[in-house]
Amino acid sequence: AFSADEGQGQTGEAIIHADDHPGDWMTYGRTYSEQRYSPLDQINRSNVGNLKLAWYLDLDTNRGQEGTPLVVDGVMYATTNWSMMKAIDAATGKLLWSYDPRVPGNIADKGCCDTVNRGAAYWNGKVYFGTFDGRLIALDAKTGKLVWSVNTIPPEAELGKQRSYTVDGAPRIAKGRVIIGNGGSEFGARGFVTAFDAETGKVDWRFFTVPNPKNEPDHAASDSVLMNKAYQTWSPTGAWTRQGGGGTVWDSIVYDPVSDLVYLGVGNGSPWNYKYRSEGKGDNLFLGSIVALKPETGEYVWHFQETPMDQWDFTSVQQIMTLDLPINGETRHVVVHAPKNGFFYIIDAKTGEFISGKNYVYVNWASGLDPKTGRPIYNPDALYTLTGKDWYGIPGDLGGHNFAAMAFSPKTGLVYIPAQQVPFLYTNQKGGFLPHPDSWNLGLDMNKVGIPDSPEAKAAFVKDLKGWIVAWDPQKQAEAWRVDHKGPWNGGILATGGDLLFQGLANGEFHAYDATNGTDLFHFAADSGIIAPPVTYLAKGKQYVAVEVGWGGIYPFFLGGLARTSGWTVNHSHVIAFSLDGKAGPMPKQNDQGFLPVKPPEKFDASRTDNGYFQFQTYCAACHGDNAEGAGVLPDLRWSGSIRHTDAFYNVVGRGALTAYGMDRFDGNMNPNEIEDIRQYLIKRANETYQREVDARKNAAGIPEQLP
Ligand SMILES: O=C(O)c1cc(C(=O)O)c2c(n1)C(=O)C(=O)c1cc(C(=O)O)[nH]c1-2
Ligand SMILES: [Ca+2]
Repeated sequence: AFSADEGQGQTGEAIIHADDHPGDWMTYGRTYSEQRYSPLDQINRSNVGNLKLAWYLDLDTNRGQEGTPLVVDGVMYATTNWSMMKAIDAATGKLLWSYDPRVPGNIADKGCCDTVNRGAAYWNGKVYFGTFDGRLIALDAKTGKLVWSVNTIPPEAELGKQRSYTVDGAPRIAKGRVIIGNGGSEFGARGFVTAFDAETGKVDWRFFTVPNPKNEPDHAASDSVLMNKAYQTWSPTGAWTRQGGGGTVWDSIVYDPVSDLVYLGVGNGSPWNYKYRSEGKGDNLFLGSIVALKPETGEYVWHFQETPMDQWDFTSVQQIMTLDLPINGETRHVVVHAPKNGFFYIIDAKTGEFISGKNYVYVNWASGLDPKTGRPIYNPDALYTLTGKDWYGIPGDLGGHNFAAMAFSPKTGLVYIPAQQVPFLYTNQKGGFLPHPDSWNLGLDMNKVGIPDSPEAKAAFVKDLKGWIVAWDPQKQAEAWRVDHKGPWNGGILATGGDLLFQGLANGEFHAYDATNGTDLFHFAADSGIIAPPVTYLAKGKQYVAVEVGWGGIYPFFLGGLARTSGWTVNHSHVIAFSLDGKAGPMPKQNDQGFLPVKPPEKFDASRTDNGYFQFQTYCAACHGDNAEGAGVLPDLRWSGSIRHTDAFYNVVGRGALTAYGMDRFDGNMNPNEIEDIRQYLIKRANETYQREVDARKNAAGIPEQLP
């Protein structure tokens, strides 16, 4: 018999009764409902203006930090980039122990979006977290000693030929089962989640989110629903049968003890191009869906597909929240969801019945949802893989809301969504689908995924970049008010019993707002862009608010120079914590200028730069930035010493001289000539942009706030 069959277990009961010990933050969204609301109110609207830095802890990685720290009995468990875990005295910031699973550096380019980690799970004296190279690790919470470690990617499974799997989401635990998914749909992956026994690490069940390409059993919990229901929604010979189809569950997995179901947020199609993926046929279940399973067996219960025929990277992995909501005079237990596609959904938590949906951001791909079924009413032009024409989509691939967590306050009845607008130009790959190993394989024209380096094109795009908080009234399905930010890609939100919202911003400021009207009540300069969600807890009876600081994730990586419009910051990663009587501030001054322009070699071979651009956009841009313009996290290659000599450049790009730092070798993907083409392109870009980058820094701070 399975060891966890005794109901919820002691930790499960403690999470269910989280409000009996509000000083803890025991699971990712604090409660199983993932409302990210804490009843703590020592810090409130009248005193938050006096909030002060209580402590800070510098991290040993300077890349994007997306983690939600847990706090159990005064100990904070924070996961960081490169899948490292820190146990911290939550009152003082003193490091108690740390654990580095030594993720190999060459794994960084197997994932789309920075080697981030979103957090840990706690159960019965152990802490659990995933690693970017696909492991799930259990540590003793007291000592940090390894209890067990498993590879979550089954070598024998039918997973598509790219098999690009990375784990960066936080595990969740339901009834003694640790459930974890993975990412990889931009490369070629077949999504699945696995439930492991929390005590032993033994596999209990596995659920695949898209069919087996031959419609054969995987000997998994998903077999019957995939073979009987999902397979029929795919073309039998589309590119999905070779690439995996996608549907990775890279962020939200939620256990709801009220309905006793586990909800999976399922991701986008692989390849993105629906015409190539499924020959333009079928809805492609369970892409872009919420799928509900039984926690004990992984057995399918219901699904609701938010984006049939996905071709926009419209993942439905975004945070799943449950609420008790008055609807037409009766209180219903519902799932609320603000996925990338821009609609706010209310779904019955027990049955999956669609109740209502309304766009929470501007959308141009659909005119609305069918009021009965919730199916999008498509703008025919948005179906670019069927029309064969380019499509300027809003939301774009980064969504109206991405991984940054939303929050709900039962006191105001509002859901606070970190919303954004980042358009994307979708252009079909010419001549059919052509995948490359270890590269993004979208079925799109990689020469067109960026923004042309012309003042007009940039100005038009930047005008459309927006970031804000939407205070959403779920009963009215309408916006109540908003707080505008400088640009997209801000942190997650925490709501508290002190009628406060806390949020860190892309420009490096940490803010407190009035939860009733959005008035800005407090801000603190935290040194680097913040993309993580804050938490609050008690230590020795005193309330703290803490957040991980560290600019990164896909937005600055890929948008590169254009991401500066959210506010220029360089990555200096820390965990920071505030209290009303904190004495640790201000923080020591750091270099906030980043990689400075260096006069490039004057000559380059113009006959090679077009191919250099194509190779760069295919293999390099997702980390080093569109048009080779950096955003303050990874090296800005225009100013890199290694572009000055063919051999030096080949040493890094071809032979992996910097593998330990996360720069994989690419001699398996490109021949030396193609790598040299990239170098020629970089020298061209350095020459084109050197003077304007120097000019952009002619200000008191010496930082490039203006566009490159
Ligand atoms: O399809 C996938 O498998 C997948 C994985 C991930 C990931 O693992 O982080 C992201 C995405 N997609 C994605 O579409 C996306 O916008 C995204 C942003 C981020 C991030 O951490 O900044 N990850 C991911
Ligand atoms: Ca994706």
